[in-house]
Parts: sequence; C-alpha cells; structure tokens
Amino acid sequence: MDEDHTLSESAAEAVHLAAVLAHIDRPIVLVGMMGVGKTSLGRRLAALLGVPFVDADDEIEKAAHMPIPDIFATYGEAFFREGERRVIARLLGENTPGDAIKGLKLPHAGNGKAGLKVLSTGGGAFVNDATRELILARGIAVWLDAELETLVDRTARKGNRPLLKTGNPREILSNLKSSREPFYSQAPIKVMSGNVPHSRTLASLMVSLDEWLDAHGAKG
Ligand SMILES: Nc1ncnc2c1ncn2[C@@H]1O[C@H](COP(=O)(O)OP(=O)(O)O)[C@@H](O)[C@H]1O
Ligand SMILES: O=C(O)C1=C[C@@H](OP(=O)(O)O)[C@@H](O)[C@H](O)C1
Ligand SMILES: [Mg+2]
Repeated sequence: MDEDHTLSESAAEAVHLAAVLAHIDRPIVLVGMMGVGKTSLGRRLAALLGVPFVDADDEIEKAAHMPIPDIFATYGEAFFREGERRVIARLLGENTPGDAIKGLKLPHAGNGKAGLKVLSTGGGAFVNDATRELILARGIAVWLDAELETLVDRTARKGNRPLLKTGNPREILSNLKSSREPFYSQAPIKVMSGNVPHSRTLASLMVSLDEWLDAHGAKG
C-alpha cells in the first residue's frame, strides 16, 4: 500500500468524506507557525478533498519573480507583508465556480462549488490585521499547532526562512510562537501537528473539520 493510498484511507475512514465535502462552501485556510506543516499538509488535504491547492508563499514568489529570502533581503519584511496581504486577498477573492475544478488530476473531481480550495499561508500572514480579517470573513481558518521542539526540528530541514537567519532559531521560534498565539487562537478550528505521520494529522484535521461543520449547522 503506497503512502498516498494509506493517507486517503485513514483520513477518509475518520469521517464521511462526501458529507464533509458537500458542506464546505469556502476555502479552507491553514494558519500557524513556520514548520508546523501548513504547506505539506495543505497539499495532502486538497488531494484528499479533490480541490485545488494553493500556497501563498509560492504565489508571492511568482508575483515578485524571486524567492522569499531574496524578497526579504532586497525589499525588507514590510514589503513582503504587503505582498502577502495582496496575494491572499486575490486568492480569497477568486471565488469563481470554475476555479474549483481547474486543471485537476486528483482522485475526486471536486464539486465545483464557488471558492472551494485549500490555501496554505505563511506563518506571519494571520498576524496582519487586514489579512486575518479577510481570512476569517471568507475562509474556514484552521490553526495547525505544534510543540516548539517539533518546529525547531522541522524548520532545520530547509534554510529558506529568512526570519530564522537573524539569530538563534529556537529562541526566535519561541518568541514568535508566544507573540503570535493570540492571533492564531482566533481561528475557529485548531489541530495539533504532533510528531506523527502526515496521515495521522490529516485524519485529525478531517475529524475537527467535520465536528465544526456539525456544530455550526452546516450539516444535517
Ligand atoms: N506531520 C508531519 N510529520 C512529519 N513531518 C512533517 C509533518 N508536517 C510537516 N512535516 C515536515 O516539516 C517540514 C516543514 O513543513 P511545511 O509543510 O513546509 O511547514 P510550513 O508550511 O507550516 O512552514 C517539511 O519537511 C515537512 O515534510
Ligand atoms: O512565519 C513567518 O513570518 C514566515 C513564514 C514562512 O512561511 P511558512 O510558515 O510556510 O514557513 C514565509 O512566509 C516567510 O519566511 C515568513
Ligand atoms: Mg509553508
């Protein structure tokens, strides 16, 4: 059994996938600290649901024609944050029905509902007031959270996060984690991204999403 098959099986077993899909009418937006798994889990969630996946950082790089470390080095963080805000506004505004099924080669065709997609944000996006308000108004925000040690481990794998280059990564992550928690906690759904395979975190996310849809009268 390959990893993708296992992944789909366990997450799909956790909830009735079709019931969840039928009741989501907005983008699912992953927020949380760098290294928590927003990009990698977002891609898997989109594949499972059969909807498009988009990563805000990738879109910023495409728009700026340069990698994120170069944007920070050349123009600074404030410029990056403004680009991030504009890109996310565009991604959450593009809610045309065709958007949900464009160019898919995925196990499910998607249900063609307006705006159905998974959007993974960069760790600082939800801290910006305008960006957070937009995400809360137009999407279903999911806070992916993890222990500090997990974040330290996972961010050490790639040297592409400029904010971690300015000092001791553990200290920077610890400070950012405390200062950002009041913002992340405004997301209606929280999922722990523990030291377990992606498939387990994906299954927890599906269960939490299903419970939230039930509690908010979107189902039943
Ligand atoms: N649940 C998980 N189990 C194991 N590794 C993970 C998990 N989630 C993320 N990772 C790994 O951690 C690293 C950072 O993940 P990424 O998706 O880029 O995080 P983010 O977008 O939140 O910064 C990647 O190498 C990814 O494969
Ligand atoms: O936390 C942050 O401020 C950042 C997180 C990064 O994205 P990931 O959270 O996907 O690593 C990226 O947007 C940039 O390096 C800034
Ligand atoms: Mg990412």
